[in-house]
Amino acid sequence: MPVSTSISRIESSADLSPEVLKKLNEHLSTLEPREIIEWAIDHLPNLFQTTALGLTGLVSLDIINKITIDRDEQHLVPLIFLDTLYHFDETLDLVRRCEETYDVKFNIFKPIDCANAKEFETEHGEHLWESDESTYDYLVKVEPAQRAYEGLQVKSVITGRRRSQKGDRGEIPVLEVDSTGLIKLNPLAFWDFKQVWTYIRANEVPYNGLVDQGYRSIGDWHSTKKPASEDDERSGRWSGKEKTECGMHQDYFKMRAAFMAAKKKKEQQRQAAATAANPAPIAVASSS
Ligand SMILES: Nc1ncnc2c1ncn2[C@@H]1O[C@H](COP(=O)(O)OS(=O)(=O)O)[C@@H](OP(=O)(O)O)[C@H]1O
Repeated sequence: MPVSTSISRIESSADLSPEVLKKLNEHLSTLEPREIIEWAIDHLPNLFQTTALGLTGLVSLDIINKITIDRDEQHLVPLIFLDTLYHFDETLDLVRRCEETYDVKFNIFKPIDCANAKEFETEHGEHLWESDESTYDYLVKVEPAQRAYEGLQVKSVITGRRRSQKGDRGEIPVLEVDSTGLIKLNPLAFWDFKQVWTYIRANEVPYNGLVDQGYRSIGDWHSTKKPASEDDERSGRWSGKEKTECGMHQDYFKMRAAFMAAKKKKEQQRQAAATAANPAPIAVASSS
């Protein structure tokens, strides 16, 4: 019997023991993205889609829209977009176009207490992505994502990661559970770029105008270039650096611990500098 029929509904990641997860992945990896997403809609708890409207996420969004229409429902999977405050204008324009095309409203989360880049820079300094990239990642992606998941009570999330994007993603399964217990579904895990692009064109899916200029994977404007080669679509992200991930798909607790340690160190340096600039007066013993 396929595992899909032996599991009625998953209540939380506690239902997904390593054995169950393994069997489910064996089954899910034989399915097409639409079948995987339909399975997820029917089986996973509190399912959302988190997307930067990369080409992969757009395929999932379009598939969800088609399932929604076929089932005569309201858009079946609510959306999360993390506005880092450093997106290209074309990306923000795509958010608006997708809202119109699919009659949906994104749940948008920004870095805490910052409405725009100016406020972010007043609070955290200029060019933080250069001076302290992991603090930057934590502030613009990791913390807002966690705030979104907690605030919206997200238990499962669809992501746009694929194996053919290489790096840490070379072996990602369709279904996984992260260190916080969040269930992650990667419905296009087994598709390559050509399959994604063919779907986008064939289904007239709206996409980021920068793709027509040669961009492939699109993140913040300050760290996104066109890829160096056609067969490494994410090579334009943080090019020249070792980094290949923004942190939101890495271990949350480790990211938070590193952020807290960096914050403490900065505070100690600030205090030491203040003391050096303003030494305490030396007490002089009185002779009377
Ligand atoms: N800003 C933002 N908001 C919401 N969700 C986001 C965001 N950035 C990344 N993601 C999620 O991660 C998927 C992979 O994104 P990328 O390949 O761009 O890499 S990275 O996460 O930025 O390192 C990405 O896939 P897509 O849906 O194709 O965009 C999302 O599932």
